[in-house]
Amino acid sequence: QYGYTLPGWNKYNLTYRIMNYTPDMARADVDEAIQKGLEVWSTVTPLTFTKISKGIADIMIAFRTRVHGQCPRYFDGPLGVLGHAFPPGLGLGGDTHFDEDENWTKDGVGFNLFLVAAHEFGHSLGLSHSNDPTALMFPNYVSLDPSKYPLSQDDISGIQSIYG
Ligand SMILES: O=C1CC=C(NS(=O)(=O)c2ccc(-c3ccccc3)cc2)CC1=O
Ligand SMILES: [Ca+2]
Ligand SMILES: [Zn+2]
Repeated sequence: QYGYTLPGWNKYNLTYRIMNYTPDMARADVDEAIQKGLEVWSTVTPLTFTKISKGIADIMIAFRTRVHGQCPRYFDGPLGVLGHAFPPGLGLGGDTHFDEDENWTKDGVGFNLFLVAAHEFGHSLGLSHSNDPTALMFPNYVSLDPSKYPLSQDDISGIQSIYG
């Protein structure tokens, strides 16, 4: 269940922009992992996501390390925290950062970017952590089979309580 759901976006059509790419993966694989990570949520809500390549998007996505830019949260080198995302809102709201010190992959080795992205985008849309161990919003990384549908009923009821 959810402690409390943050207020969601006040619009359904959101934009996203990938600011930089990890050298661990092919660009096309990063684009696909991000797009699929967003699709996980758009399939169960009226939300739509449009990729833009310049200007300010609602969800600005970047690979960063340690202390980075104006971000109030830092990364910790390899392992530990893999990414962070900010709840809906202006400016930093919705933005998602991935720790570049991790080994990002599209398969089971290292950390699966699609799975971590889907989890972080849950935060970008207003979800907090779930204590359901089968939930995508569970606080600990579980290497789910990325081909299997990663959302649990808990995730679906959580997101639909915001964007029903
Ligand atoms: O707000 C926070 C604070 C700490 C986090 N830890 S993490 O980056 O190591 C992380 C943990 C679990 C996941 C995850 C959980 C379930 C399925 C897939 C990924 C993703 C990232 C993740 C996060 O979103
Ligand atoms: Ca880390
Ligand atoms: Zn950050």
